Formats: sequence, C-alpha cells, structure tokens
Amino acid sequence: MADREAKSDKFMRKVLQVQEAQNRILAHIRRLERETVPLEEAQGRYLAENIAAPHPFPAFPRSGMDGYAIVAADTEKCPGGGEVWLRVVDNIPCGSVSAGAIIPGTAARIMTGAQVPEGADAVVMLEMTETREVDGVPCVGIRKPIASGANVTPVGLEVSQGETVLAAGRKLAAGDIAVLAAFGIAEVPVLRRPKVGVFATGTELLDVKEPLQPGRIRNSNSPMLQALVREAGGEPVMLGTIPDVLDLARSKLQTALETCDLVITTGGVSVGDYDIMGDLVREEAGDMLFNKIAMRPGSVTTAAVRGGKVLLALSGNPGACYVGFQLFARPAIASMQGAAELFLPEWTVILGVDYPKINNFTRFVRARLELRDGSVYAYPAAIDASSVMVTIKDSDCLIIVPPEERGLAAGAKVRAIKLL
Ligand SMILES: Nc1nc2c(c(=O)[nH]1)N[C@H]1C(S)=C(S)[C@@H](COP(=O)(O)OP(=O)(O)OC[C@H]3O[C@@H](n4cnc5c(N)ncnc54)[C@H](O)[C@@H]3O)O[C@H]1N2
Ligand code: MOO
Ligand SMILES: [Mg+2]
Repeated sequence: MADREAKSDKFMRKVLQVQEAQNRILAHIRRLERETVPLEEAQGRYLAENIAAPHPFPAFPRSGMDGYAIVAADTEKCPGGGEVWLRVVDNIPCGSVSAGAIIPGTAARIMTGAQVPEGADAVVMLEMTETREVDGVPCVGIRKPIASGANVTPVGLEVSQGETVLAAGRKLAAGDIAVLAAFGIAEVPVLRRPKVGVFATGTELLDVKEPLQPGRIRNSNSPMLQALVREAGGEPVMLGTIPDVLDLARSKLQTALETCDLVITTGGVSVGDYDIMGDLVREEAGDMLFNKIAMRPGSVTTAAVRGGKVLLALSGNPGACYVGFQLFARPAIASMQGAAELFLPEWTVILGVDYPKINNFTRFVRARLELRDGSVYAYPAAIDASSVMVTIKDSDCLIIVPPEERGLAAGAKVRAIKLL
C-alpha cells in the first residue's frame, strides 16, 4: 500500500529550474488592452506607447533670473571699470511676451521664467545692476561684462521636438507625471490593470475578523496576496476562502477563470490527503505547466493553463506563498501590463553573517539590507523557514543561495533580489 502510494502521480513530480518555470508561465501571458486614464490617475501605471515631445522644452528662450535682458556685446567695455548704461524699453513679467526687440543700447526688465525678447542674448541679474533716470527715461547701469547666453535657457535645452521623452512599458512615477503634464497629455495611454482573482484553500482557515479557535489559524495569505497584487499594479479580486473540498475548489476556480485575467490560489499543493489544488491541477494533466521547482521555499508551487488563462497555485506556507508570488506572479502581472522590466532587480551584496544551511535546491532567503562603509550587506532573518510568517515584514531582499555542498561564510558576495 505504502509502495503504491509513493508511486502515485502526486509524488512523481518533474523538477524545473526557477527560470524555466518563469518562462513557461510568461509564454501563456498576453498583454491586456490599452486604455486611457486621466493624468492624476496615471501614477504606477505602465505606458502603452512611446511619448514623443509635441514641442521643444522649454518652448521659448527663458530667463533664469529676475534682471534685465540685454545684448551681451554692449557690456564688452565694462572690464576697465567702465560702467555701461542702457535704456530700459520694456518690463516683461512671467507669462508676457515683449512686443518689440532689444537693440544695442537698450534693455528690458524681465522676471524669472519670462520669455527673453528678440535681440537679447543674455540676462543680467538685478543685484548686478543700478538704475537711474536720464531725461525721464529709465536706464540700467552694468559694471561687469556679461557673456552671451548668460541666464538664458535656450529653446529645447531639456527636450527637442519629436524626441521620445517616455518609452512604452515605463512605470509612471512622479517625474514622468511632470513630463506628461508639461507636454499637455491629460489623458495617458496605459495598459489595463489585470484582474487577479485570489482565493485561499484550507479547512483550518478563519477570517481576519473571527476569534481564534483550537487548531485553526486566521487566513493571512489572502490579505498578503491582495497587497502584493496591488504592489505589482494588478487589481485584486478577492474570492474568499474555501475548505479543502475538491468540488468546491473546482467551481471556485471556474468562477475565478471566468471573471479574472489571472488566478492565484494559496494552499493545498503538496502531497497531503487534503492538498486539493494539486489534485485539481492533475485532473487535466495536459494543461499543467509545472508542479515542482528546484527552489526553497515554494518547491511545490504549481501552475496550469485553463481556457487560455494562467492559474498559479501557491503553497499555503506563508514564506513559500510570498516567495512564489515574487518569482512567478509579479512578472506575469507586469507582463500583462506591457512592463519593460518584468523582474525585480538583482543586486550583488555582501553576506553579513555566516549562512550555514545547505540545500540541494536554490534557496531564496529573506534578509534585511544594511548600508555600511559604502557597501551593501544582507542579514538573513533569524527564522526563515517556509512556514514562518512574521519575518516576511522585516525583509527587503531575498538572498539567492545556490545549491551548494558547503554553507556560505560572512563576507561572501551573494546575489539578492531587491524587494520593493
Ligand atoms: N510529506 C510531505 N509533506 C510536505 C511536503 C513534502 O514534500 N512532503 N512539502 C512541505 C512543503 S516544502 C511545503 S511548502 C508545504 C506545502 O503545503 P501546501 O501548499 O499543501 O499548503 P497547506 O498544506 O494548505 O498548508 C501548509 C501550511 O500553511 C498554512 N496555511 C495554509 N493556507 C494559509 C493561509 N491562507 N494563511 C496562512 N497560513 C496558511 C497551513 O495552515 C499549514 O500550516 O507542505 C509541506 N509538507
Ligand atoms: O515548498 Mo516548501 O516551502 O519548499 O518549504
Ligand atoms: Mg499541504
């Protein structure tokens, strides 16, 4: 009996490397449709197309100081201590354009941000000038030579007309929002946020609001996944919790696949008697992408395709659920939104303490980054087992510990996935 059990499908799993598992998922991910959103809602969204500058920026020669717009050549004779006096023919506040041009011997009083009038090629700041009236005409005196171009920002200094200023696939942050605003793009083309269905399986699971009961725990993975989906730019669709009953899981999954772009579940993917998500995926073995990965935690992470949509069945163990999301769900959600960068950044860091644990699978160790003497050190969490929940919050990276025969010593250079 025991022998027969050990040979059943659920034990005979083909192990994939992490990258191969990621590729299998991404091969089934399609980009979502385009939509436009008002600029004030564009933060965190992924740009659907390149944005070419409709005009140069700045669009006019701009004064960088409060002062006088002048013809710089007029001040050439200043070095000998000689003061030059120019007739002030205009006063240009910000937002106004001078009607006339500046000719040699004249100047226009001008404020920071105003358009420099034609003929002028420099602005001298107020502090470097003095004023007087000659025959009722206001004049400005300058004692030092002023270089041509001084305090004038030329047209297109920041961006030329037609230049691609934001590339498709970019995640829009504050600086991008400023660019879009400056170029008058009030409706921003982005890709739709994927609807990500999330449900948890586990007869032991209580809702957050329920009092604790013997042998049971509150469902912490669903709210964690909800937060992670949001962080990745997806729209979580929370589908609740079901007990470990195969029929319930089958119908819940059906609903999820009909209403969502991607489905993430947590729990029930190992080899236990009630690990129904594993059973559910094996029912239609043809559409299973994988159910074993050479990684810890999360070796039993499972994925399948149903009706063209991806189901990612994460482990119930909180640590494995978290790592599984970061490695497999995050890139999928990013890819649906056309993100230029699908994966979290990887850094080379210095291991702060010995890490003696050895493993035949690659381990993703929760750790805390610390900047010391200009170098980045990573300190593994004191307890980082797959079943441990509480140290997830203390981690800002996952150290990638390759399968080794010996542990790693403090001071070793290691790769780490930087968490956001
Ligand atoms: N005989 C074997 N047993 C186990 C193996 C194995 O290879 N052979 N693998 C172990 C590993 S590794 C992991 S990881 C877990 C995977 O478990 P499942 O994905 O099947 O998850 P469950 O059995 O449903 O739960 C495991 C654990 O996590 C708790 N849990 C479940 N859901 C939630 C939730 N929503 N919020 C918080 N905590 C949750 C659950 O109560 C269990 O304690 O299997 C090992 N066993
Ligand atoms: O799948 Mo488990 O988390 O490898 O430890
Ligand atoms: Mg289990």
